[in-house]
This record gives sequence, structure tokens and C-alpha cells, in this order.
Amino acid sequence: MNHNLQQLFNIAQKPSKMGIGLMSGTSLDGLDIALCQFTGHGLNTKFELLQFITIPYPDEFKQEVQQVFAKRSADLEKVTLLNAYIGTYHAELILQALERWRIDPQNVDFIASHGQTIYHAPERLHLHKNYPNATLQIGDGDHIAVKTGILTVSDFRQKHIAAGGEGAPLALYGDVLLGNKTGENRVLLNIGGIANLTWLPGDGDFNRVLCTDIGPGNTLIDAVCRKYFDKSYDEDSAIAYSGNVNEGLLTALLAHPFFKEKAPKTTGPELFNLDMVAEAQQQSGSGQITNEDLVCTLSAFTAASIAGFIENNISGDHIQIFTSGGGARNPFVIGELKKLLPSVLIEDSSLLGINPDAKEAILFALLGNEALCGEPISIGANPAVLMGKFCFPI
Ligand SMILES: Nc1ncnc2c1ncn2[C@@H]1O[C@H](COP(=O)(O)OP(=O)(O)OP(=O)(O)O)[C@@H](O)[C@H]1O
Ligand SMILES: CC(=O)N[C@H]1[C@@H]2OC[C@@H](O2)[C@@H](O)[C@@H]1O[C@H](C)C(=O)O
Repeated sequence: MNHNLQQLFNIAQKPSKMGIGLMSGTSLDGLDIALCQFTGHGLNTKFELLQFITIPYPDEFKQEVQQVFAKRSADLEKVTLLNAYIGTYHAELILQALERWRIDPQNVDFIASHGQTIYHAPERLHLHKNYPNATLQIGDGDHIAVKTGILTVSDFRQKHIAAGGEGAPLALYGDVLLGNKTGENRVLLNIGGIANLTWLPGDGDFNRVLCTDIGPGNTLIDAVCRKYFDKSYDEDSAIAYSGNVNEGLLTALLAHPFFKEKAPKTTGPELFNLDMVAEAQQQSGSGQITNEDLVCTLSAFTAASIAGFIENNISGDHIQIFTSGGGARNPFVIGELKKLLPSVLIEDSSLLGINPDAKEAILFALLGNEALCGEPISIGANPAVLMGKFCFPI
């Protein structure tokens, strides 16, 4: 038998596996690396987060990726080079993390790599007749496998699209496996560059589970901070607290047609970007507001769009929201959310035993474990598929 297939067979049969999950999200802040131990699969999955680190990206790297990220036109040579470069770079960061944790790479059974999304184009966005939903993540998995010597599962989103989905949010699968509890009405809310949530009704009926993107998380706040404040984000909401909400602009932003589209739906900075903000400023005659008021209004926008979605789509007694992602550490956004949803308990996901910063990297580790030894899980009308492509070190 091909040596690689034998190795795959052996790893898939191990009762307990050590796997690394990687997430490099739309905020482009750094690489999240989660080292996890798994036993079982599907609804019987048991996992332990052994180690977690976010390795920040240097500014030069961010600038390189920004040249192609979420852009309708980009230099194809740059995309090609970045695909190989990011794979190798992520491998280097993994090896650094393992050295720091004193873990021999030979003891790691698999890496599950999300890659870097550079363009997300569901049909609702691209509007090209005869073209399907599409998404592109780069940072090639073979480069990771060869450089680390570890079996790598990569490119998870394509199978989801091939089976009828939009390629996101894949959080659905992890949230159902790790966050579902009969008797509790739970919302798992991730506020990254884009905000998404999974609604897990306490009656345990998987047909009612809903997982969808909601709209912007931090992406617009970050973009304004980069443009006007030479900062990559609004740390502890210092800028938002120094400004005021412009109600006219807020209303114009919330009137965007994306919010009226039926969930589940996905989006990205391809739609929610500074052009969209400029259009809303023009419509509302708020083009002259201060940059502080702009950050404050965009922060209120994130909170209001999340609260609006929850009010219109989720009902039940004693709903609890468990937050994760960098936006869970934005006090202005969380404060507004609490004001807008006074009857809902809002805590972060550590209350469920899930490190809020590590949640998405854990998700990919979990999807890697499923790719190795799981079975497709049927959750309502969502694609019931095992995702990811296997990349071998030799
Ligand atoms: N202390 C803080 N105060 C305010 N905002 C914060 C703080 N810490 C992190 N953030 C925000 O969180 C962002 C990073 O979030 P995260 O890493 O969850 O995004 P991501 O995974 O790249 O996005 P996505 O989930 O959409 O792919 C930062 O860019 C910043 O906007
Ligand atoms: C195409 C893409 O990379 N989408 C990301 C992004 O970041 C948040 C939101 O938009 C979500 O849909 C998704 O990531 C998470 C991990 C997901 O698939 O659940």
C-alpha cells in the first residue's frame, strides 16, 4: 500500500489524537494555533485544549496580503506567490510554537489548516449568472505538510460549497458538537472581522439549529482605525468612547439590503468595507463627522446589527449568548449589545470551557479530527459532508 495511505489509516484508527488547528481570519491580525487532544468523533467528541497561541503578523506581511485581500482585481503573480509563501510561513510558525511548547512534531498526528481567505464570493455577492458560490483560501497545505513533516488537512470550505453551501460559516459543526446542551437555549456568537452566530435551541431539534454570518464584526472599525488613526484596531474601545453615535449614519448603515436577506447567509469585507460606509455617509449626509464619531457609530452598528438579527430570528426563554473572537474584548460593542438585549444573558465562551480567542482554531482542529475519523453529520438543510483535503509530508 502507498505509504501515505498506510499512515493515514494508522492515524485515523488511533483512539486519541493530538491535532493542531490553524485559523488566520479576516482581521489579518495573526495566526491562531490551537494544539488539541481528541478522543472520539461527532457528538461523542471529547477535546482538551493543550496549548494556544496567536502569533501576530508583522506589518510587512499584512501589507502584502492586503494588496490582494477582498479585492476584485489583484495581481495574479502576487496571489500565486502568496499561496506558496503563506503555506511555508504558517509551517514555520507552527514549528516555532511546538518548540516553545517543547512538543516534538513527530508526536502531532495532524494539522488542520484554514488558510487565508482572500476572496469570498457567494452568489448573493458576485451576481454573475451561471457561476456558483465560490470562496478562495490560500496558504497551500502541501507546503505545511512537507515543512513540518505532519499530515495536514486543508482547504475545508470547497466541499461545503460543492455540497450546496456557501463555504461558511463552518462554525456550525463545531458549535453543535461542543456547545449544544438540551434544556438550554444558547447562542454562540463569534465577533471576528465578520460576526457570525449559531443558534442552538434547547429542545435539541437539529432542524432548528441556525448558523449564519450576521454582518460586520470588527472589520469596519479596524479599517477606519488603520486609515485615520494609524492603529490596527480600537484597543479597549478608547476611540469609540471618545466619540458619539451619529444616528443618521447608523440608520443608513442598518438599511443595507444584506440585513434583509434570509439566513443562513455569508459575507465578508468584499461587501462590508469603507466604500459601503462612504455610501451610507453620503445617503445620510454625515460625511463631515469626526473620525472618532465614525468609529463610535461603526461600533454601535456592529452591536445593533447583531441585536437586530437576534430579535428578529431567535426566540425562546432564558436565551444565553456566549461570545468569542476579538470583538468579545471590545467593551463598547459588548456594552451596547447588553443595552439592546437586556433580557439576554451575555457571557464569553470560557463559561462553556471554550477559550474565546481559540474557538475558531479549535473548530478547524475538530474538523480535521472529523475528516480523519468522523461521519457526516446532518444538521437541518446544511451540507452533511466531511470536509478537508489530505496533504502528506512525503
Ligand atoms: N482589546 C480589544 N479591544 C477592542 N477590540 C479588540 C480587542 N482585542 C481584539 N479586538 C478586535 O478583534 C480583532 C481580531 O479578532 P479575531 O482574531 O477574532 O478576528 P478574525 O479571526 O481575524 O476574524 P474572522 O473570525 O472574521 O475571520 C482585532 O482586529 C480587533 O478589532
Ligand atoms: C470565507 C471566510 O473565511 N469566512 C469566515 C469569516 O470570518 C467569520 C465569518 O466570515 C465566517 O463565515 C468565516 O469563518 C468562520 C471560522 C466560519 O466558517 O465559521
